[in-house]
Amino acid sequence: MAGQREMREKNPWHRRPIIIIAVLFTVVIGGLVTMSVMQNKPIHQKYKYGIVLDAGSSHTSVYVYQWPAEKENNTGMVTQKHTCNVKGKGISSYFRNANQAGPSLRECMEEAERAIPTPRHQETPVYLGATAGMRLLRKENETASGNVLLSVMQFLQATPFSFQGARIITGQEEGAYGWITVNYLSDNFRRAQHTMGALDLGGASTQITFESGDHFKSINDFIHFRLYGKEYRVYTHSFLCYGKDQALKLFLDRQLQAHPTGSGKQTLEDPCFHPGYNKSKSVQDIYNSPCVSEVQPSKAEFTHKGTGNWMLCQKNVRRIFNFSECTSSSCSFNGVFQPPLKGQFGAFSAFFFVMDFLNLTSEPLEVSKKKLAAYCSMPWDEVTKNHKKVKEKYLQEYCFSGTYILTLLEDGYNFTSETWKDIKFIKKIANSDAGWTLGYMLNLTNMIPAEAPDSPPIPHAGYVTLMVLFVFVLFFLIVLAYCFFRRSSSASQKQIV
Ligand SMILES: Nc1nc2c(ncn2[C@@H]2O[C@H](COP(=O)(O)OP(=O)(O)OP(=O)(O)O)[C@@H](O)[C@H]2O)c(=O)[nH]1
Ligand SMILES: [Ca+2]
Repeated sequence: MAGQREMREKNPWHRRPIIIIAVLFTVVIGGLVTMSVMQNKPIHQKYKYGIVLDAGSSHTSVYVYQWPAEKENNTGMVTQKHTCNVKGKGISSYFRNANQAGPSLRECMEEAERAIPTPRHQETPVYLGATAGMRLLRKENETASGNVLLSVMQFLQATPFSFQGARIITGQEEGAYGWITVNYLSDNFRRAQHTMGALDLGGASTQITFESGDHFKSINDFIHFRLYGKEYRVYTHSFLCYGKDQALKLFLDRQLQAHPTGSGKQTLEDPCFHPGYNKSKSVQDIYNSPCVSEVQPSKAEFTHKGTGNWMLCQKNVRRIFNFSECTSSSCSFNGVFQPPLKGQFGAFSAFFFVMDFLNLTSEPLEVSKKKLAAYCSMPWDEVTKNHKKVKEKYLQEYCFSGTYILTLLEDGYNFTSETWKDIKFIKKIANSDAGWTLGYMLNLTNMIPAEAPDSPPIPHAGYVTLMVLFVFVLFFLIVLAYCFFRRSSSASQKQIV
């Protein structure tokens, strides 16, 4: 009996404190392991990729996106990995030789192949969306637009990627996906109280899209979304022919019609072009679009002469809009219903290119008008001297384009001097271009869930705090156990002595 008790006293596992420490130790280790497993479910840092081709009216751009494979449904995870601008004009310009539309994409698609690791090629989806240039071509010549689409389809099918389709998207889709893009990139769906509106100015059409709380009766221009567990009621309208290039055609047409030619060559004195600007232009280049009137001047050419008078320029630009007709409670222009503007807006594509060139991205409306008036009156040779590196195609039009943008935003969409500050002229958000392509891909790959995805069991900060706490407790237990072992072993040594 005495021997047994002696054994128990010598063996520390028979002591209560040691048993408690051992149990606590096991619990803490178990806790640490469980939490780490739950928090960091198997993450193979494998990336997935997606390609979207934006076949715009003026040119085509290829966007390569990437995201961590395990975090598909987390907002803000998709980033723009690579972009490539296809050389030449938009795919609709191939209407006469449709079979060359597809091959025109070759260089950019080869760049995409290099940007994406080869083992991922096969699973990478490719989408092509065509916008207003193809909408106009379809209006004018459906066979030609069909042939162009067929050519790009055949070409993309032959790439190593997983081709998912090429189609002409609607103006509503273009507006809605642009809105999704800017709000996804700004992380507004999950973090912000309000979303941001989207203003897109292309070459052939322009879109305005914003969340409107008001409940209007069955109006076509409203779309419903349920994203991350929240309902959104979004107003969107696309104006075909009101992109920057088509608007210039409308503008030149109005002016040519207003001053019909006599017997000689027609000279158009244009207040939206710089004084000293003087070019002979083809009438056909204006009247080759279904946007302009069918009656065209009899002459093949006209002399385009700038006068640089901003007040007159704005007066003439206003003429391409119809502000008087409105059968709804409120309108933008051409009788199109628009609810009152609400919130902040991101204005991208040509809104940005033009306002950035003119240094007007952060000026109040009245200052912008003054600066633009001064810019328009600058002689053409001075403009070209000051901007030797800027393409002449763009340079000659900035006075018109700036005036068109101010008129569209103020008189068209009803922005005022007060609400002007709500417009943010942007090109990129979080290193990705603002535009409809990202929203289009997120939608087609189901990457924006209707309901909020499960978040980790503990928020990250809580997880880190708990881990630190566990480590402290563990350390304390080890020290405690060490002290206890030492005490009990010295006690038993004393007994032996
Ligand atoms: N100043 C300037 N203009 C540009 C630049 N890139 C494109 N543009 C012009 O800006 C306008 C709009 O360009 P995009 O947004 O690419 O238009 P798009 O997508 O081809 O046309 P849509 O089909 O109507 O959307 C067009 O008139 C282009 O020629 C640029 O870098 N600088
Ligand atoms: Ca566009």
